Amino acid sequence: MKYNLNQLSEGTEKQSTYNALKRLLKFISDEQRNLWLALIAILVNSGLLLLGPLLVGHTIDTYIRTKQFHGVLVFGGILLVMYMIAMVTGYTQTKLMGGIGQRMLFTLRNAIFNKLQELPVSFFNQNKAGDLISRVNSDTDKINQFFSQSLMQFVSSIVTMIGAGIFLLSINLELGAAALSPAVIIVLFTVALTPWVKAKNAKSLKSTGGLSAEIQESLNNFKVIIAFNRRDYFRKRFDEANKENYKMAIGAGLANNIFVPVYGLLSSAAQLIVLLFGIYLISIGQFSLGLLVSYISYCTNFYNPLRQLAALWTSFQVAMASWDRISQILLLDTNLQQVEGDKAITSDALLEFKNVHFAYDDSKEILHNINLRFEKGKTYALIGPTGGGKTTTASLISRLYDATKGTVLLNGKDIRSFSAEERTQKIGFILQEPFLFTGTVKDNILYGNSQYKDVSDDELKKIIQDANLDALLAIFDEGLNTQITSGSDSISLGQKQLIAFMRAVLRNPELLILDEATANIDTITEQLLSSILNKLSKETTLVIIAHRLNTIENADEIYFVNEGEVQKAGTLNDALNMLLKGKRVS
Ligand SMILES: Nc1ncnc2c1ncn2[C@@H]1O[C@H](COP(=O)(O)OP(=O)(O)OP(=O)(O)O)[C@@H](O)[C@H]1O
Repeated sequence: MKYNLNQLSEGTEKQSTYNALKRLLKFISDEQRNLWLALIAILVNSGLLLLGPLLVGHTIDTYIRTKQFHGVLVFGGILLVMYMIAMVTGYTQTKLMGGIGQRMLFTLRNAIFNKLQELPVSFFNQNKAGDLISRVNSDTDKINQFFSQSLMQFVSSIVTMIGAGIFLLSINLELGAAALSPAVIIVLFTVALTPWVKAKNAKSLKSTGGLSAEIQESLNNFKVIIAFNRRDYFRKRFDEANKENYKMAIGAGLANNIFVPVYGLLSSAAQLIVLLFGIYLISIGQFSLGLLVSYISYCTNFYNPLRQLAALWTSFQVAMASWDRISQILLLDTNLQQVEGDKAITSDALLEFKNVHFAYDDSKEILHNINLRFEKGKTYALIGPTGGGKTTTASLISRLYDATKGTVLLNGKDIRSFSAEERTQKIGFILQEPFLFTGTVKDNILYGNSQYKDVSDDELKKIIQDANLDALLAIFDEGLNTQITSGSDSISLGQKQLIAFMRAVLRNPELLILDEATANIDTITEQLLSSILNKLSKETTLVIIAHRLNTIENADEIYFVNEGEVQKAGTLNDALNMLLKGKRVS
């Protein structure tokens, strides 16, 4: 299945802004009360600000021209009160919309993170962590910036513009139509350029994701970079990614700024039209001076928000381009869903592969028509040359991936019909490169283990003793409380494998896979692990992947995995011969 987000974005049709916005607004569907309050605040605010020029015009024509200063004072007082109320409503709308934006950001980040948790391993194989981090952090923030800072201004600008437009047309239709004509050009210009601006922003965000992926890759591999003195190579790669990002950001910046001067020019043209046409109307006695002053104010009230909208429209385009990138993740199917298994296919083995084929991507099939049976309580070994397909086989046993053809059966039922919880309870997997989280040894060995999640340290020590794991725990200076830092070198690779081993054994799985799980462990500790494994429940099935044949001496059955095919190897000696020949024996 294709999960590469950058390729997916090129292949799929872009969703319309309306549909995208509708889906985005679902994240604030429970904010209706606050949205209504904010809207009321915006309406009151804009209404009050729009009444101002009318009152000023009225004061000029009625009181100033007739020198009735009492009226000037009264209307001055009314205007002051109106502007103070407008200030309060302005603050209220900012506060409400800021809160809505922050809560939306919170929900959105949760939704993406939860989605990431549901996606299959293939998704993470096909996408770079840096790009994903950029989507979760920076793209969500772009949406938040629009919602918390710009949306309120956006709505209030539109409301003010509509109000000012109504005043302009109702005071004098002809003059109003003339004043609004540049706005029609602005709308046409905006509609025509919007797709281009959005595309420029999408490219810029994509290159930011690429830059983030580059940084993440070099940080993750800094030891190799230093050991091979490849700093120049990575500097060059970073330089290229940075240059690309710079180029894209300049492109997006130019596109984003194109609206502002055009809007500015056309709003000045509108002012000029009003002034010339207004003076002409006054000269033929169809208009008053006070009304012209009001008119110019309304014209400003119409075109100033329009100028602001130019900047806000840009912010909106950036937010929508970011939303597209986030939507791509949210719209992905989690292909490891629980399905109804085919009841006709059953098995009496603990785990069985029936005609299983597997490919990581469309280019090459890795496993071809595999048939395997693992019985309860037996030990199996998978051996074979590097790249032969052992880890891939183990990954299918633990359903890190689904077979592309054929069926994997667990307890006689399609493995896909088990819930993730049931499956992980039954199957333990010690990976070649165990991953530990920041925390203590205790946190790490209890990771994902619901059975022991509330046990005290003393109870846990007893459980560890019963599982014969106490000798392993003694290797850590501070026992259960030894601190571990994720991804760091605070403990050795062998020690990491020991923690992963304890983590898996404590779950007491029905089937335990050890993928080169003792490769970095000294011989004495290895013997200790082997004696712990021997003491595991007689019901536990072991699948051991190993390059060192001494680790599989006690296996009941040995499988030779090579070039995506699996074959019984017979005795340890036969297995050795197969390995030496590096190919299958028939
Ligand atoms: N994530 C992946 N995406 C694409 N191809 C992969 C992936 N992982 C492994 N492969 C390919 O699948 C084949 C089998 O790899 P696998 O890791 O299963 O071999 P292995 O027998 O476990 O090797 P080793 O002994 O080195 O661990 C190899 O050709 C490898 O290139």
